[in-house]
Amino acid sequence: MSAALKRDYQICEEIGRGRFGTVFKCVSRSTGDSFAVKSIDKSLTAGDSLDAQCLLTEPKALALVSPHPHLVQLHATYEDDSHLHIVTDLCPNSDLHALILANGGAFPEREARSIFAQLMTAVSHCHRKGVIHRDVKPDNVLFDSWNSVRLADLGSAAVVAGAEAAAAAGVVGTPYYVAPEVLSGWEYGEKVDVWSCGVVLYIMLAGFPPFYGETAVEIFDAVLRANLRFPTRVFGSVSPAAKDLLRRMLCKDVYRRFSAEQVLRHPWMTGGGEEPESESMRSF
Ligand SMILES: Nc1ncnc2c1ncn2[C@@H]1O[C@H](COP(=O)(O)OP(=O)(O)OP(=O)(O)O)[C@@H](O)[C@H]1O
Repeated sequence: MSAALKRDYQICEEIGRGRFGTVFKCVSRSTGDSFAVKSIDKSLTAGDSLDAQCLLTEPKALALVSPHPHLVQLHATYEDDSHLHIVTDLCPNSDLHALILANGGAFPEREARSIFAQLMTAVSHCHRKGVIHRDVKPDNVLFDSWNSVRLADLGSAAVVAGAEAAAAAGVVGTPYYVAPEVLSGWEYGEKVDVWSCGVVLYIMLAGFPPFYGETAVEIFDAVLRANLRFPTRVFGSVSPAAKDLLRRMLCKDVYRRFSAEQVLRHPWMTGGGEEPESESMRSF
């Protein structure tokens, strides 16, 4: 662990682990405030692989998009011989994936909208700053307080504007959420995040993913077919406005697919879409 990091922060318990990073709670020695520190093993960044490039992009992408109320904010970075340490906001109240599991099914539209609107403002902000997140999924939507979320994990991001810009290409992301054009092998743009957000919204409203398979290959086949269905059993009680928005986000034709800004202006987002009355299902 970096001596400078330990000088500035007291490192506490492990709170999460990903493919490349271990995340610890830490406390600032000067202010007493709590943060999260993600320690990335630099040996995994050796070589030219796409994963290696992404790991080094995370602090740059975070710096470009910070601050924003619905994005995990970068506070400091430290480096030692073996690790890169990224200090960010602490989001101690679990994530959207855990909430979906705890609910065991669909969210009422009003609750889905409240979370989804925060996610979309974060994604729209990233796009304005020239950053494509490329791994939007419920696991990366963290709760920092009751019903307030922050999008985390820019470890797969691409910076597509400014001095450090590079074209976005390569298969990056998580099978259920990945956009069809990511699988095509060509360069792609920021609307890959809109597709992933559409999958997140579908799962919140239905309780299951729109493009399903038993294996990654089967999921990719379903994503490439992009055959969007709204089974009546579940979607019979979902408003036409919500289904219209999903069609515009989960649209295989990138030119017709909405931008993040257009999603934020859709009637379902601005509260004009009809919806059935329902009780809040937040259960933890
Ligand atoms: N700011 C934070 N506050 C609280 N918990 C966090 C924070 N950042 C990450 N975590 C926890 O740590 C876990 C791993 O973090 P993260 O996803 O950033 O690591 P990763 O190595 O990039 O993972 P991945 O395998 O998704 O690429 C998360 O699933 C989450 O539970």
